Amino acid sequence: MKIIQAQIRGLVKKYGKVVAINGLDLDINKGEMLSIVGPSGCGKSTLLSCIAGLEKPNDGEIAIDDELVFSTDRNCFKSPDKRQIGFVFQNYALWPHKSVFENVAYPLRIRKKCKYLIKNEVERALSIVRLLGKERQYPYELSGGQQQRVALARALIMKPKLLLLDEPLSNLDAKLREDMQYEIKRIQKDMEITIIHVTHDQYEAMGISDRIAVMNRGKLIQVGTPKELYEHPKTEFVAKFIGKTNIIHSHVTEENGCSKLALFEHVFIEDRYTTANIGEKVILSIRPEDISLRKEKGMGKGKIRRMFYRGNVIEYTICIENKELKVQTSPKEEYKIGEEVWIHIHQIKGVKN
Ligand SMILES: Nc1ncnc2c1ncn2[C@@H]1O[C@H](COP(=O)(O)OP(=O)(O)OP(=O)(O)O)[C@@H](O)[C@H]1O
Repeated sequence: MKIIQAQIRGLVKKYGKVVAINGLDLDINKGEMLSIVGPSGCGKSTLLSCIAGLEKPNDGEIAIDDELVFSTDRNCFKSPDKRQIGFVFQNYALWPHKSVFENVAYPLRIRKKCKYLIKNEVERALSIVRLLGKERQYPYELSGGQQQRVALARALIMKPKLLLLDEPLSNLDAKLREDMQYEIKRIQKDMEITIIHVTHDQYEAMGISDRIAVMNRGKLIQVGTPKELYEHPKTEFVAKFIGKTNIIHSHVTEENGCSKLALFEHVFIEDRYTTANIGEKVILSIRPEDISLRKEKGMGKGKIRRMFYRGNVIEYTICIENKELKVQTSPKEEYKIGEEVWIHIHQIKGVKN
């Protein structure tokens, strides 16, 4: 059974006339890694700041472990230090003049904990992030990934109920980023900690999240597992935002008593995908990997306009009836720019807006 760790209801945060969060409801499950994605300025960081207590919302309610930390109705606002929340932000903000030990120990020092407890807890936190032995080093002596792990250890030392990560990996190079994604996932599983993770990188979100929340203009558009969002996007926005796709505005027609979807003027496909009636308009999402190319007759004929060789796959842009279609194939099937090819569509998703 899922236990809810945090509950957000009707959250509104305004900065002057800018509505950064616009009536947002979200439940966060205990022990899950929830990633928040969305275009720049959609309110991701503001949402984290409101949960952490760094910003005071204008309306709504936030509860952590059934305890209200913010409520306009009940006039409640708990300061960040009363919320048992750890956070790690993009620019790790380690103290440059303090050693690794002192950086990690800092939250306990300001709470005047005894030195034996501090030593034990710092060792525990450093062992979780696999940095034991680096206690005496200074941030400038560490790699970007190691510095980020020190910041994680510092956030974990207070045994937070919730860990908030705001683009913690965006300063790291691609390889280090991937290593750190594994590390964060491992720590989350080992410690059974609940993490809310803001990222602009949808591939990162797909790789490490239990669920992803897609935001746009201060609102939550869809929440689901990476697979649910990829395979069953509820809106055109989600379909485009999570992975690459072809969005086709289509309608249902009839041929010999059978309902068909008109993909292009001369390309139709049996409608096994929507519940729409004849004549109704539908929006379809077709993933590039769900289209194949062939030389022999298929559903429709197009011409290769662009091609990107990516090693493991080839991405083509096909021009079909003056419209463009993105197709991804195995590198074994190579076509030349300008070549005529037949397309075959294997799978379509209907999108409701
Ligand atoms: N302190 C502030 N003062 C005024 N406006 C702000 C402030 N913080 C955020 N905003 C505005 O609120 C909106 C949401 O900003 P926020 O930083 O939460 O977006 P974001 O999704 O995290 O963006 P990004 O991905 O670019 O970091 C934006 O329009 C932003 O300009």
